[in-house]
Amino acid sequence: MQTMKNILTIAGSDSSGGAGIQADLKTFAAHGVFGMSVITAVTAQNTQGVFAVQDITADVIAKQIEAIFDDIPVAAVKIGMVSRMETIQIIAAKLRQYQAVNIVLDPVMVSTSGYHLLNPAAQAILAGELLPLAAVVTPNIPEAEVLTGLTINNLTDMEEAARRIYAMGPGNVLVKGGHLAVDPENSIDVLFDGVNFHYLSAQRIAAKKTHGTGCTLSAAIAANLGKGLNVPAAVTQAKEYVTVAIENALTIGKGARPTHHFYTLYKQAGMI
Ligand SMILES: Nc1ncnc2c1ncn2[C@@H]1O[C@H](COP(=O)(O)OP(=O)(O)OP(=O)(O)O)[C@@H](O)[C@H]1O
Ligand SMILES: Cc1ncc(COP(=O)(O)O)c(N)n1
Repeated sequence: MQTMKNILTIAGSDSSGGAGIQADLKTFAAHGVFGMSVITAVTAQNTQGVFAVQDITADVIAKQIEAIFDDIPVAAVKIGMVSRMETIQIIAAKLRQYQAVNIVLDPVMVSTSGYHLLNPAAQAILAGELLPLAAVVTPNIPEAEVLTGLTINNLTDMEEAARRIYAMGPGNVLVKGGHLAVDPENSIDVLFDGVNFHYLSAQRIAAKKTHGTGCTLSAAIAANLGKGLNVPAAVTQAKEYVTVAIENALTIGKGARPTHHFYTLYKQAGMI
């Protein structure tokens, strides 16, 4: 019997379950991997906004990471909301100490609802400390603009941003095009491995605003890498997964719709 892979998310809690730790653990479950979590911050959040954030102390973040790595083999790590400088520094130090592999960094900065989930003063620390550890980094357009100082309006700009972010040390860069309607028909992401560009295109879903798409995508990439897929395959399959999750986004509140993590599984089981 094949053993299950253990995948860790280091991220913030979203009380409404659409993004952050909750989205990541649902994504892991849908991929048949064993999900584990290190909580960096607790947010009071729903489909309409973020109303409060309590950062977890660096010491308790370190203890959570130690508790996992001292006991359990970790096949991949997804990093999401990291809040502030102390949080970033302790995560980077601990991941280096344990020589963590298959790290997927979603450089979360501002929520869909417009709340700063990363202190802007910590943006440079995130780039300096976490980017070099990442096998894959997954900035959206505004995040790629912050990391590079570029203004991104088209695919050529996305490629240039990917090149510049690659030079900061990650193994691969995936610039996500959800925020850029270069092609109104398609949502195109650009993957750069340092040599070649791969273009991942999916039909653009013209639905009500969604949230948790970036969290879901990066968690799916981590799950796929942990299961042994190479980066292009892990990213391609994750893109297919998130597209179905967006197509079937749920209306649970008055604001942005969370992605449906289990649509294919529920369909196959005849539950929907
Ligand atoms: N309307 C859409 N239709 C199809 N795919 C989309 C759409 N919006 C986003 N995507 C895809 O979802 C994934 C996440 O991209 P996006 O640019 O939205 O990231 P993000 O801003 O980090 O997400 P979020 O902030 O919602 O967590 C990408 O693969 C992107 O192409
Ligand atoms: C805890 C947490 N992590 C990440 C996001 C980003 O997701 P989105 O941009 O879809 O709001 C979020 N809203 N909350």
